Amino acid sequence: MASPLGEWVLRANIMQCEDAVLGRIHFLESGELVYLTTAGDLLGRGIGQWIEGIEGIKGSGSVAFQLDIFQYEATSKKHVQTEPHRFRGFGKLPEGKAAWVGEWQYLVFQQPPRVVGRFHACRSTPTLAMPMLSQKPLEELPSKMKTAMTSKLEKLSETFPMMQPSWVPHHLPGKIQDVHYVRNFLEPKQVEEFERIIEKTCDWERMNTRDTQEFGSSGQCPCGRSLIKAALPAWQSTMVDALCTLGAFHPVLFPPNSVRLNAYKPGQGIHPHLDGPVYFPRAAIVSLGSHCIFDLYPRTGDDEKQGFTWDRDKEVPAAPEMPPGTKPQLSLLLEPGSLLILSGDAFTHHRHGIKASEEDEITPQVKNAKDIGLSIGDSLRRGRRVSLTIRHLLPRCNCSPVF
Ligand SMILES: O=C(O)CCC(=O)C(=O)O
Ligand SMILES: [Fe+2]
Repeated sequence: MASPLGEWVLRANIMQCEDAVLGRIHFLESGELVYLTTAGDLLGRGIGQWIEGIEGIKGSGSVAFQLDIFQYEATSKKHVQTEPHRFRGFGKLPEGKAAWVGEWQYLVFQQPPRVVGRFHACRSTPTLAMPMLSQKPLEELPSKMKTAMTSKLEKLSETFPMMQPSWVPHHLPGKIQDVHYVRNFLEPKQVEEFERIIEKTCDWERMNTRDTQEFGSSGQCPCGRSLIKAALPAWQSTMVDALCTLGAFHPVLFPPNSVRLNAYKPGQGIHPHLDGPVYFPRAAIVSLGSHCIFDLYPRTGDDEKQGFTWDRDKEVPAAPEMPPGTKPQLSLLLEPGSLLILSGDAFTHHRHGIKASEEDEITPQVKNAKDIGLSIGDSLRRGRRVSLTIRHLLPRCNCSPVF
């Protein structure tokens, strides 16, 4: 019996784009699939499931697989895709060493699958020969088999993170998309424990606006385009793992590799900024110590001009000034032990910042004040606040093994 187990080289087109997907794909005995992009300047990976033809239905020897692929151009200065792309392949396994050719579908969230071309796969060799593109008519799978396999794959697929029901109550409705706030993400005891570890172990870089320390990377890799991965301290990786398990980050991405600690004295803050395309567009911010008011600003439309440079005066990533007098569009009171997640729109288009004040006043813009039992006009004195910003710093080359 032919079996897909083991490694193949896969290439698949999306409409006219011939090598939209090109890489090594591994069929595991567990029914899982792993894909690694090997196409020129593209970096990325994918995960998924595969199934064999269902017994008793015409069309045995068929295999169907589903892949969620996340990939981006290494040198691109634009934001990467915010969700992986989902594909499905259906095809009868070849005899011997012949190429495996089948139907290739693209699945847009909540839309019926669209056939966008074919996949071609051949057994992986040390020289990574590319599968030849065949123009021969495809041997279609019997429709009953395709329907049965489709419904089996659907049952196996997991919903994308943040769309799982457990996240819904934490979503903040409003004009700024993709903001989630979780009160008491950490228990007070855990907050204290983390504060204690930070006081004992942190080696802060003192800045005017705050103290800071970055974890997860060390020097530059040999080609100079990426940073070398460094292990996170155990207490941070526990937190990162918990966030991954809860679905705060998509499993197709490598686990978040960057943790930035910021410490603010009363009267300090962070200038409104965008974190920028050096990261995957998602940041999880865990707060310890004092509360603060965190502001999100209206889109300025010039976020494309945001690059990779650092503004030494403002001590944030460089960006054009906002029009004078721009007021926050949304403010949130961040409590100790809380988790804030900014993704998609909120991450890429809306600057965020914390005013340099010693006292915070509750204004009508503070969206979650009522949930916390505060009223408009109340004021709160700030103490020292420490935050952890957890993100994916994206590799920009293939020489550092950050994936
Ligand atoms: O301290 C915070 O809550 C925000 C930190 C931040 O925006 C950043 O590090 O980019
Ligand atoms: Fe930020």
